[in-house]
Amino acid sequence: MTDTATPRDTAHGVEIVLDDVVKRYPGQDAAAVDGVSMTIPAGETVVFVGPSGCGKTTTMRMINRLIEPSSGRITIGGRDALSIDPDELRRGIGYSIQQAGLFPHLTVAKNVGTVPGLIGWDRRRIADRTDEMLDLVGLDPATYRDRYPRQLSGGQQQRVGVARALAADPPVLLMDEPFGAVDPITRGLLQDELMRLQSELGKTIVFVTHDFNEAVKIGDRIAVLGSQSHIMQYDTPEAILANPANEMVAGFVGADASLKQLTLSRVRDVRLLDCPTAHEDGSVNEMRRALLADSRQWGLILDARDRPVRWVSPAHLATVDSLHDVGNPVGEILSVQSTLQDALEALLAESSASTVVTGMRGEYVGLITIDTLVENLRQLRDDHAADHHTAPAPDPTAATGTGGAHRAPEDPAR
Ligand SMILES: Nc1ncnc2c1ncn2[C@@H]1O[C@H](COP(=O)(O)OP(=O)(O)OP(=O)(O)O)[C@@H](O)[C@H]1O
Repeated sequence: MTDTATPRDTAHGVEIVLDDVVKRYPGQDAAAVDGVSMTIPAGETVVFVGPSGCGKTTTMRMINRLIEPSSGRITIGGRDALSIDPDELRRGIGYSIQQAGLFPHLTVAKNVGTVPGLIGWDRRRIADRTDEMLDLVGLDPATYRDRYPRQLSGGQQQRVGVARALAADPPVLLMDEPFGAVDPITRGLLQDELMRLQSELGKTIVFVTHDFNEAVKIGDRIAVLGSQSHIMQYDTPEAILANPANEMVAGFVGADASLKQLTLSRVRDVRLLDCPTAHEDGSVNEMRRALLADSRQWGLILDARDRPVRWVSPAHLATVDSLHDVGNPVGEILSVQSTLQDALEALLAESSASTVVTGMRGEYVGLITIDTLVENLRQLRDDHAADHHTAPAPDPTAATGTGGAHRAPEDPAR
């Protein structure tokens, strides 16, 4: 790595191999981990899920030797982890845990700069890297670098935890329930952030969670672990949802497997609807005409930066001569990055048939409707039915993510 390491000039992930790894805690009859063997491909996010006490954390911590294996072999990027000095090993592996595990008496900057400091970077380089990492996880360095952890929200602490884990640009990141202690909305945002980061950084990430939805959302592969870390199934989320290997995995997947498939698709993958739009200083008459010509008769007022601010109908425009301050405020907004599961929750929360979607800068890009979600689920089901019946190659014109027939949304501003 160079002095000018940036997120785009980064150490890529390396393969991790566990070969018949066993952990026996002193005084315990049964092994906590009983001979786990698996290959974690370079640059992928692999999620361990399984019931409490099944050995997820023990398995993960043996990779950076916070827990020493009793027997077996672990290689990281082809190097035998057991032959590397444990301190050196740990400095090369990012580690992020629930409630962030920040040092309470150190500032955010000092927390993020811990490992670079330990490996001897000079002050200037550490300061630059700290700011770069804070920026990367969505925290303004000038605002946050001198704060203490207690002066941050839970979600902000988790972001600092991720920034700290990434600071020395390790090829491997271990994350033990990193978002377990934050509210569901913040958790969803942090998951989105992690996925965005990972698409830029391409690290090898091992992630432990209790939450199967989280595993489906962020995992390239999921290892469903049973007692003593026995691997029940190790496959892509799509394959596990479509075809659980046994009763236990089916129990984890749950009866709502097809709804969980909504977590696999993103709003950007489906066809969005459009509606009439006008800027606040636009013409009332033109907007009225556009609404009357549109089957839904609802449109959006955008601000100067194209961000949606209010819904309007012809009734709103009957007696006004300006588009400023007219209409109903836009409620839930989805981003193109949101999953279809997020979309379903937003649609249900709004009790409306369509929700506004914005792009990376918050600009209006379209509407998503309940029908889009129903169509997506139908398509996934058809695809999996085809997979199971050794059917001929699927019709390329029937690709998922094309939306489908849409009925006009009902009152979207309700
Ligand atoms: N230091 C220890 N000494 C003795 N037994 C331990 C120790 N740490 C964990 N165990 C036991 O090993 C087993 C696996 O624990 P581990 O924490 O790895 O499970 P887990 O799947 O991560 O659990 P959870 O989801 O509840 O965090 C459990 O039965 C636990 O009681």
